[in-house]
Amino acid sequence: MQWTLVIPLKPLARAKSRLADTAADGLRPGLALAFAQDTLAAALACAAVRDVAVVTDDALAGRELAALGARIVPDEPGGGLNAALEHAAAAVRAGRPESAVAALNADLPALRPTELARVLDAAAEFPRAFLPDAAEIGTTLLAARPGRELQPAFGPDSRARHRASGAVELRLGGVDSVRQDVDTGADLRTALALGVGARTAAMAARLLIAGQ
Ligand SMILES: Nc1nc2c(ncn2[C@@H]2O[C@H](COP(=O)(O)OP(=O)(O)OP(=O)(O)O)[C@@H](O)[C@H]2O)c(=O)[nH]1
Ligand SMILES: C=C(OP(=O)(O)O)C(=O)O
Repeated sequence: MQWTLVIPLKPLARAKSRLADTAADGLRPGLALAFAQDTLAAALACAAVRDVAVVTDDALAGRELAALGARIVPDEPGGGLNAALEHAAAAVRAGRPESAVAALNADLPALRPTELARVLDAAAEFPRAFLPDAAEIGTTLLAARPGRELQPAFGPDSRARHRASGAVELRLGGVDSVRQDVDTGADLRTALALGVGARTAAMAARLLIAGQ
């Protein structure tokens, strides 16, 4: 099965606030963009991915991510993450109603295409499925096969909320790169140890030079 991914990205100036201790205000928007670029580049290189839509109102991120090959969907609802994902999934299915759709976080800078393919292949076995984040509290991917609505419930405790919504929790080994979201400085160090994409590596070097 080939998937259309939907990646949400809030305005860069407000993104990654929990990294304030790790990256100063002047560098944090660039770091958030680098995460999204590396996530997108790996997603587009994945054999199970047909195409990627990024839902964002950030003009710079929209330009940069479109240049890598994403379709940009404006965040018209302006009602937060889940409203943005529902809107983007509807926009995808307005064009191709039989699309398999999966929401993927924008903060997976260590993402590896082969690991993402394993997760999407496993998700294809169920009407709706999700992958818990490395902390086992949140969610990094939520998938809906053709004919099923995404029903996103991202946010605090989204693992429990996705489970309660009837989505099947995927318990796969060897997919650390798909689970390693970066919310804190400790997460960033773990992602760097896994191996991040080129843009995040360059930004991490700038953080070091800046003494952060
Ligand atoms: N389009 C869109 N994306 C959003 C919105 N809120 C959050 N996101 C994205 O959804 C993902 C998870 O969001 P959050 O954890 O709330 O925010 P974050 O920027 O990752 O981190 P914090 O600021 O530290 O909470 C990130 O990829 C965000 O950019 C929204 O209102 N619209
Ligand atoms: C919004 C989520 O991600 P984060 O870890 O970035 O808060 C989530 O896990 O549902």
